[in-house]
Amino acid sequence: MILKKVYGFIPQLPSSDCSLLPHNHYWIASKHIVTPNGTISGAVEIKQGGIISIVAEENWHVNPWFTTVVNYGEAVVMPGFIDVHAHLDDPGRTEWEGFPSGTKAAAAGGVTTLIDMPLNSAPSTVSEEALKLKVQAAEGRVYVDVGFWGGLVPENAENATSLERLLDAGVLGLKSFMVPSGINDFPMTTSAHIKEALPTLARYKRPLLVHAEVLLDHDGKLEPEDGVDNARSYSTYLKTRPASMEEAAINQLITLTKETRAGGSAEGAHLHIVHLSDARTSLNLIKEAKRRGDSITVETCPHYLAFAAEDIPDGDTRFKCAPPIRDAANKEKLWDALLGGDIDMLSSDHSPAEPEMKLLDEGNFLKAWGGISSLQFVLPATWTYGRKYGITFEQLASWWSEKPAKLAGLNTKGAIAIGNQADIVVWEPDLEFDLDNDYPVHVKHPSISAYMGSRLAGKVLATFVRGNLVYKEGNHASLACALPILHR
Ligand SMILES: NC(=O)N[C@H]1NC(=O)NC1=O
Ligand SMILES: [Zn+2]
Ligand SMILES: [Zn+2]
Repeated sequence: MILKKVYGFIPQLPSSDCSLLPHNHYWIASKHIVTPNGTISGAVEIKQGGIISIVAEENWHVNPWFTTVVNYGEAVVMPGFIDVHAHLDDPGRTEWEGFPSGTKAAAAGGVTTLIDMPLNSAPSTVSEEALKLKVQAAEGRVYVDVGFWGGLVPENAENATSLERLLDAGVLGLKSFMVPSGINDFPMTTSAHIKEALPTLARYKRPLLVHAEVLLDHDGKLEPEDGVDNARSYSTYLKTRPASMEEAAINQLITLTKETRAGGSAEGAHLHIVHLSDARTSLNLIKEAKRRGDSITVETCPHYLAFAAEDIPDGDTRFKCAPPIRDAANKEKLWDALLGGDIDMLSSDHSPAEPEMKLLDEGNFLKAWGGISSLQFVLPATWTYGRKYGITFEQLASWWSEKPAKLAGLNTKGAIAIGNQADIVVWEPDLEFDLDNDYPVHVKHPSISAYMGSRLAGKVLATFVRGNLVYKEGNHASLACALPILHR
């Protein structure tokens, strides 16, 4: 448990509503501090929101009378998680999620930075004007830092000036869909649109994230004929989105990524495949492209690593997402790929909706909203399901902090390192808890989270954003003082 000692002989600052720890110069001590150079026993010195020194225990000699120390004992001190794939739906669909609720859930889950997806809010973030609305909505309302992906849609793909304006306005990169997105003002792009946009992204050196599924039958139907199959069965839904849809999309994409190599027309651009579910042919295609030297990375999400299609109860639409959760053997292959480095990073794809849209009573997998609500549970979920594979704290930091920071171009985040912002999560790996109705939930719609009802290990004790203690054992700072992040 947490051994908290705060020596306070220096005059304390007046209590700040931004932080549950009213100091701007202090040390965090622990037996397990995860740094890029390995896990050490020692202390991290934080001043004015930044990390100014990291000292191993044997070299740490501070005068306790003049120093503020928060000692977390055996608990793990890690870089805060960076979730590069979350739908916060603000402005415009705040009844689904929102900046205050989503960033509180993030803080409770050890996430210190979110990159917000350009769709599910209204308007979608596809123009400079829409980005301005996003930033306005985020100001003074976020408990963790929030950056923004812009949307690549046919309209701006065909109009380099409007794409440049969106990039100039500060999105960290772009995101597009190769299938209908489910959101009317976010139409899908073809590989021809993507090809057209890549040279612009190359000039800006920013990534394109792609939802990689394509329609296979040319009449554009994703769903089987009504009544042909039982819509309450997950296997029916699975048949509507076979792995071949991911494979076909990725096949198209890796033709384009050839141009990201040195001397290519898109040298400097980077392609990132979001939420890979198919660990078979699709994954092999990505591996092959990486081997050739293409600039390409891939993420998967905890729900693909935690659940298997055959275990999803009939009618339990909390598990509906796209691409779908596949069979248990596929899940094992995803773990192999993650552990072997072929999958680069993890993200939540947190995509809640109003509970009615999940049609939990009817349990119709074909009609329910596709999206998993998970933001607050990504740390314990990754740890709980990963422990049996022997995952390490360093791997967690790589998948959830270092690689995501690199993708989003966040140079001063993603590692406990001198000069970085003090974005830190403190958590207890052996502490287990039941996600039942007594659990103090911070998600907006707990009834639709696929994790409710499970027992998880790995409890978040404290979350620091830029040195502010924004979450501590169920409590949040009273003011939302984290920041919108724009590309500079
Ligand atoms: N619009 C939206 O959030 N879609 C997401 N949901 C999901 O399950 N996959 C997605 O791409
Ligand atoms: Zn998607
Ligand atoms: Zn998504």
